[in-house]
Amino acid sequence: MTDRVRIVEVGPRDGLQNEAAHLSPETRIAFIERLLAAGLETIEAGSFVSPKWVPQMAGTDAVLRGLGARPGRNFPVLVPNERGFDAALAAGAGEVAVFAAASEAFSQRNINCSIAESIERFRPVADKARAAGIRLRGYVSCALGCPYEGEVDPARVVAVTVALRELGCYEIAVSDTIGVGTPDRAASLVERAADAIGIEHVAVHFHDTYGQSLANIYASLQKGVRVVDAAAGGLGGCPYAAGASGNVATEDVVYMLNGMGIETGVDLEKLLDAAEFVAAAIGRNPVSRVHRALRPAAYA
Ligand SMILES: CC(C)(COP(=O)([O-])OP(=O)([O-])OC[C@H]1O[C@@H](n2cnc3c(N)ncnc32)[C@H](O)[C@@H]1OP(=O)([O-])[O-])[C@@H](O)C(=O)NCCC(=O)NCCSC(=O)C[C@@](C)(O)CC(=O)[O-]
Repeated sequence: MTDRVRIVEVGPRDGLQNEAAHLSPETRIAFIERLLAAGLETIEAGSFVSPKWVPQMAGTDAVLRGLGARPGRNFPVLVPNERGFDAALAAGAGEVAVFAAASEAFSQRNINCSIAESIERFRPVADKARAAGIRLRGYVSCALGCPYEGEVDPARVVAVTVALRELGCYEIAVSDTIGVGTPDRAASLVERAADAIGIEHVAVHFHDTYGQSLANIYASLQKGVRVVDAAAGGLGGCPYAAGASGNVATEDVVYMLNGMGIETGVDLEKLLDAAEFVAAAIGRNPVSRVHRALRPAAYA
């Protein structure tokens, strides 16, 4: 194994989009500042989607404007269509992410169109991003299972991954939206995605619904993955996937990688501070074994 993993912190977007508490742009900025202080370089700052669909992400323009440009730091934002891209560009985004599903039913519930239609919607986004020099990332959700369709054919996941790569995504996060995956399946999927687009373009994105995330990440690392999505404090879930729990907690990932001698550039103590800050803002403790172990007083 090489000795460095890039963590993509998705707490301010994937995490907060599914919390009952709606945090103000100011609080979201304060959370992101703490994540920056912990050393995280890539922090997904929000999304430009319909506020009727996901009200938690309203004000992402204010978040981006409040953060401004920071050398060496990336604040990607999710965009579902051209309108979202235009708003992201106007707010100063330097990177956007498009998101397609590997399951038709999930695509309909999540973005109200078929998988093929979503790829067509992303085409002008990709064209505009290229013209504006904006980096484009991609997600394939339901990669290891769908809340509506159950099992998802890996060939379908690979096909969507390839379509996103062909659109110009520099990296595609193979995403277990409902956290049903187990290590052998995760590793096999990563291998198939890597065969299709190259391992350097594959990231992994696990939700911890069944407690499998760390094992899945470990298995993916063994297949050569070096980009891992995670959310401080194990925030979130997915509004269109009932029962989906939060992303794997960033502090749990950092602890595991530290123990493996793999560099992340993240200061664990400062990361715990960030997780505590956002957990207090939403009114609960972080969902993280490492937080519980290292800061037991919070649970006394
Ligand atoms: C895609 C749409 C907009 C289609 O929604 P629609 O209803 O089919 O489209 P529409 O064009 O008829 O627009 C509906 C309303 O949204 C407005 N609208 C249209 N576009 C935008 C925009 N960009 N920003 C702000 N507003 C927008 C539009 O103006 C209109 O407003 P109204 O006339 O009703 O007042 C809607 O379905 C939507 O916003 N969906 C977002 C859902 C979402 O964010 N889901 C969570 C993402 S998480 C995920 O996918 C998984 C991932 C990535 O995390 C990986 C994993 O964990 O597995």
